[in-house]
Amino acid sequence: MNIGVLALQGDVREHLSALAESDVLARPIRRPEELADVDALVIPGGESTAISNLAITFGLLDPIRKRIADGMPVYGSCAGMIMLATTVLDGRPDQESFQGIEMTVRRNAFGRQVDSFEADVEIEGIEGGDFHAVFIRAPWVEQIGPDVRVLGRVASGDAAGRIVAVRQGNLLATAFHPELTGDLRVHRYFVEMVRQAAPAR
Ligand SMILES: NC(=O)CC[C@H](N)C(=O)O
Repeated sequence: MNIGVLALQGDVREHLSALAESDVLARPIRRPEELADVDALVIPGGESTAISNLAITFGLLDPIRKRIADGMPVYGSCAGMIMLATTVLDGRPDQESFQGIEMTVRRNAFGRQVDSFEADVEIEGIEGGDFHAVFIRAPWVEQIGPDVRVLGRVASGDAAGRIVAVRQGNLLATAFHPELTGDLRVHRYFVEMVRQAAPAR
C-alpha cells in the first residue's frame, strides 16, 4: 500500500510517524510525478492559504483534484480538512481547495482568542468511540451535502454539537489533529479505508 503525505507545508513529519506506527511506510509528496505513484494521500494540518499557494506553484492543484475525482482515498486534518472542502468561509479570496467533500467549512471558527484547545469528540465508526482531540485554530463544518456522513461532533462545552469529523466516500476529514496526540485510531481507520479502496499492487 502506497500512501503519500502532501509535503508542501504543515505537520508532515507527524503524519508520516503516525502512519509508520500504523504499520504503513508513507512517503512525502511534493511533485506530480510522486503523486502518480501513490494510492492515497494525507493532507496535513498547517496553514491552508500556504498549502493552496504552494499546490498551485508546484503544479499539484489540478492533479490532486483529478485523483480525488477518480476516487483516490484522502484524509485531511485541520488545514487538510479546509483543503478538501468545496466551500471555504473566512478564507483568503485567492485561496483554492481540492474540491473533495461537499461541505462548507469555516476557517478559525472556534474564535480567535481560543487559538488552541482540547475537547472530547464522539466519533462514530472508530473503535472505542470517544476521542480526546487537539484543536489548533481549527475550522468547523457548517453545512454538508447529502452524501457526507458526520463521524464526529464536539461532545460538550460552548462548541458542543459542532461537526468536526466527516466522511464522503473515500474522503475523510477531521478539524482536529490526531497526528499530535499519539492516538492512532483515525490513521488506522484511514489505512483500512485505503485497504478496502485499493487492492494491493
Ligand atoms: N492547525 C491548522 O491546521 C490550522 C488551520 C489554519 N487555521 C488554516 O486556516 O489553514
